[in-house]
Amino acid sequence: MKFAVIAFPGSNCDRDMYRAVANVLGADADLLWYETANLNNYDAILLPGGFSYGDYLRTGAIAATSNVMQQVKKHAAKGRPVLGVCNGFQILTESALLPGALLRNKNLSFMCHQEVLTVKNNQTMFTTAYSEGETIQLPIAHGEGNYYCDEATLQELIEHKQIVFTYQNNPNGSIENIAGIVNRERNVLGMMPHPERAVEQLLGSADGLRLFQSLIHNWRETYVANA
Ligand SMILES: NC(=O)CC[C@H](N)C(=O)O
Repeated sequence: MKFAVIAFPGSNCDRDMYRAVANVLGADADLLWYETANLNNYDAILLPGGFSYGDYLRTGAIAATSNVMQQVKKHAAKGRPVLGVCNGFQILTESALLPGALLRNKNLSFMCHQEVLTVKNNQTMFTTAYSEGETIQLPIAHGEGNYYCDEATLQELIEHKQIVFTYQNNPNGSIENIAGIVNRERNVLGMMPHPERAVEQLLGSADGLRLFQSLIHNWRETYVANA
């Protein structure tokens, strides 16, 4: 299974993401520059955090217009995994690969600390290594992580079990304490907390590791075991 980590101008978690996948998991991965990236030979696309285009206009809005996001949309349409973390999540909502939007945190401040999350849905390719209802700890680092969607969209998210992670102590004002959601097809996950910064105990938590392990395990089950 091969991972692509896409860096935009202003990304700053691309190396953390690459390191988590390549060095800690030992998976095959490349760090790609958005302008020259060709995603044809990759199985999973990882959109890392940061401040793409300086967060101008709206967070993620300018990156969402890039050519590489057209490739990401084609990849997603094939049912292949796409993970967006923090600014990656913002790019996914701006690209309409996920519903809703990320607004300024309710206290209008940038926040950077550990949060306790609940795993609400472990029946996705990203979360099978967790138990449903399990609490895990991951760091957040954002100024615009306040997830918002309209009431009809929220009912759809609930009905289709698209809410994957929630905050125990909602730090940013997100509706329904939402920290991460998947699309209806469950192959595109966006989340504000950073699993790539929680892949070994030295970093304060290793709870993020199982997200990447889930992905590799489920990929093998689908594409290798049955080949
Ligand atoms: N770490 C990040 O990805 C930061 C996300 C985003 N630019 C914000 O502050 O909301």
